[in-house]
Amino acid sequence: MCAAEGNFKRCVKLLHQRLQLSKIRTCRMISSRIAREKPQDKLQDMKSDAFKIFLAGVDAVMPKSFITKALKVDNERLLVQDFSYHIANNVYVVGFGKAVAGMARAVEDIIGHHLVEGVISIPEGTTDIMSQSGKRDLLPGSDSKILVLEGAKHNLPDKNSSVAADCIISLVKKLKATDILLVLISGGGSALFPAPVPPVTLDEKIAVIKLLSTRGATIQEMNSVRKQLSVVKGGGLAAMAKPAQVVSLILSDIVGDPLDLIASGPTVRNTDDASYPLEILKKYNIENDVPQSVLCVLKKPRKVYEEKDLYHVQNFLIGTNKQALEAARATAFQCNYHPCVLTMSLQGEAKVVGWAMAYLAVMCQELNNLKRIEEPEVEKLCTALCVSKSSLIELLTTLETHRKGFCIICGGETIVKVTGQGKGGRNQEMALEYSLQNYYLSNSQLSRSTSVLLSAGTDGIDGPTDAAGAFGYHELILRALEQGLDPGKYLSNNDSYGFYLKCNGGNDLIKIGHTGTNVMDIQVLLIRTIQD
Ligand SMILES: Nc1ncnc2c1ncn2[C@@H]1O[C@H](COP(=O)(O)OP(=O)(O)OP(=O)(O)O)[C@@H](O)[C@H]1O
Ligand SMILES: O=C(O)[C@H](O)CO
Repeated sequence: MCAAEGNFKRCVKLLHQRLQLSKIRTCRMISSRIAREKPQDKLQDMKSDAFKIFLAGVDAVMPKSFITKALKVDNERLLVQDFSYHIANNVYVVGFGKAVAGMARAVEDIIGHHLVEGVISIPEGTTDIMSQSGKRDLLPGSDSKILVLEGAKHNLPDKNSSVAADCIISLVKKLKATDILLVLISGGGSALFPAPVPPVTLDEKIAVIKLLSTRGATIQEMNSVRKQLSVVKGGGLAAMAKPAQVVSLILSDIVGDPLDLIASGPTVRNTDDASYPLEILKKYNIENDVPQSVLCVLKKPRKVYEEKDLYHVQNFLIGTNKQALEAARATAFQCNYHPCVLTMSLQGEAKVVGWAMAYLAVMCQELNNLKRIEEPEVEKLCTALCVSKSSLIELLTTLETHRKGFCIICGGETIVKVTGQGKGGRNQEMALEYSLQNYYLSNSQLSRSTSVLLSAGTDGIDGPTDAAGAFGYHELILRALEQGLDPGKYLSNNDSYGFYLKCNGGNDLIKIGHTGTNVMDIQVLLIRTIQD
């Protein structure tokens, strides 16, 4: 047994003893409090707190603040972090991604007359949504020099995003050595900037992406394949812009912020092994399902750009999920919870994470359950939540019970292996699985209504649905059963959206529309403490 495991066992034992001592007192306090509080009010309070905490996270990562911090104009110098460039009416802008409209607006406000021309590719419907929701400040101005093109419905490349890609390519190809090309990149950029390597057609490329996505490939794996199948990804765009100076401003939506993978790295060198994309197709057993043209291109990898080919490029990471989690944490504290950011690298299957979140909630909620925890379960829990045992111990031992409750915050992006015919997203699936597991695990009356999970995407869209995510909680299952709905059935058909639409009048779906930003997903787990 290693030292960490020994510590963990000691910690569980200590917590257990502490709990046994206070159990009778605590139970008395709980029953008197439960008698005073209406369970529905308590649940509603927790849901609105969770929503407020999530929104604070999203607000903190709106593009304007990142661009304003990263980009300054001082006389004839353009300053980006520690770099400085000569500007004199020589700036061009291109961009692709869910946050790019707001990024472009902030750029044009800062660059002013130095901006000559631009083209951005943004999700279909963005202009209408932003205009109708009073967010015109997230769009280029009415007399803008930036051409705004929309496409990639449901986050898949289409003819419109392909036209946008052609416009971007023709703009960058005409640039001179004295020009500066600002490239605005954010999540969703891969689908909004497609340019398949011939003879692969757009439809063939879409087929590969759909296959990989539904088999549960990670975004890192998908984008490694995309880099080889596109002439603009993996540094291709930057190479086309030569001899102009290329300055990329990147908002990360991938765990660990790998610049070469965000929107498939159009301005970043691809350092993957040439054989890697084929290994990925083999891993998901789809080599025989992908079009022949795709196999041909992957078997004969195209030119890889070396450092010397991209000397004219600087890539700047300007924003990440971390800023969102920090803001969420601060708001949780203001709402009188004891906040803890558990991880910003949450990955893995949405259902497994839903289980782990439920387990964690029950551990915190009914601490006497610690006696039931077996070592293999703890291992599983840590793996599912992407945390070490020591972080988990730290969390359990530092929870301050004098506040209204605990708020455990996570960031990251999970996956779903879609095998059913239903409609849903990874956040809704996680929240529903959470509810079901919480229902199974919390078999005592006391645990009812005392925890709520909110899981949602900062971009406002979860999978091919109009919801950003959903709430998960114990009572949801009771309500479903009352309504004659079988949550397990919906889950096995990957129909979390169908479930949430029907259950509780659709009130547990989080619908906020396109937010205009994108830094992965956020989970807010609220757990009421069991004392006054
Ligand atoms: N019926 C479903 N139930 C659950 N998840 C689904 C379902 N259909 C699709 N998904 C999941 O939705 C995800 C795609 O969602 P989305 O288009 O929002 O991608 P994204 O990763 O957020 O996009 P980006 O990273 O490009 O911004 C995939 O992980 C896919 O497995
Ligand atoms: O566009 C993409 O490739 C994903 O959002 C990851 O950045």
